[in-house]
Amino acid sequence: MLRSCTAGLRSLWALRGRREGAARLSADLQPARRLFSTEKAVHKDWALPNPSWSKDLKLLFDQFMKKCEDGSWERLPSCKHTCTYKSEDFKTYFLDPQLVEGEGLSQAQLFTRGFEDGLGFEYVIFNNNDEKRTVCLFQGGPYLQGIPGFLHGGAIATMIDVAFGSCAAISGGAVMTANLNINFKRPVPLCSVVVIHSQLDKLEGRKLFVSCNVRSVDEKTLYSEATGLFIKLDPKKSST
Ligand SMILES: CCCCCCCCCCCC(=O)SCCNC(=O)CCNC(=O)[C@H](O)C(C)(C)COP(=O)(O)OP(=O)(O)OC[C@H]1O[C@@H](n2cnc3c(N)ncnc32)[C@H](O)[C@@H]1OP(=O)(O)O
Repeated sequence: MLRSCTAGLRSLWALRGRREGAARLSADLQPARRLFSTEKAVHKDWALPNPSWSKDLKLLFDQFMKKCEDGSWERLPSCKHTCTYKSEDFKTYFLDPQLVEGEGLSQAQLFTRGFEDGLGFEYVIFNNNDEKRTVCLFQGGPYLQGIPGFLHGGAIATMIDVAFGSCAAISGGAVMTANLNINFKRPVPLCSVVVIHSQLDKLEGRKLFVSCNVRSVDEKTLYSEATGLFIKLDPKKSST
């Protein structure tokens, strides 16, 4: 597996130059635009296949895109740089956009999208609004190694947080993670694909309780289980 990772790396570096090519603007941003849309110019959508995606990831992606056809599922687009969220709640809570764009923070980008294609987090999230659940297809690249040959636990936690965040945001709008509990049951092989099934279990005032499991593509291996608490931001409060 490590050998195939190295070979993959070589081809990934070869692909680097192509990366900033024409933006893969999706024709199917769908209703998720409500939460994730941008007011600024054009943001590339990273939740789409690129040449680093394995056969497993592409296959699963295609299966879920099929499920999107009847509208029961939607693919959530994902941008790398600051999205201008439509929710007014974000504006009261987060830093002044002028500060964010100022010196030092001008390079800010979403943690999970800060790697070259295939080296870090490759993922796409699908949402089923009626069932209040999401499915995240995740391929963890070679820069996410912990124990040799396996994904770092922090990388798994990060991906779970993102999957949870999306699941909670669909119902809660502007949310933040208050609590994450993860049971790591089996190590995840580096460069493999896992499926994170998240669901909203309970909504209690501003509190959104979510849970997930992380499984292999064939569903035979349960890698992790987690629960999370997300809090819908109070527009009357600020973060400082
Ligand atoms: C579209 C985007 C897509 C996004 C797609 C990408 C997703 C990226 C996901 C990354 C997400 C992050 O990294 S977020 C970054 C990591 N998280 C943080 O930095 C959060 C830091 N914490 C905070 O800022 C704050 O504590 C908040 C916002 C979480 C909550 O503060 P608050 O708004 O003042 O709320 P507060 O009154 O304290 O609490 C409200 C209720 O929740 C309960 N509560 C609060 N915290 C906890 C807790 N840890 N455990 C149990 N219960 C808690 C309180 O008891 C209360 O219950 P009751 O009295 O009402 O019963």
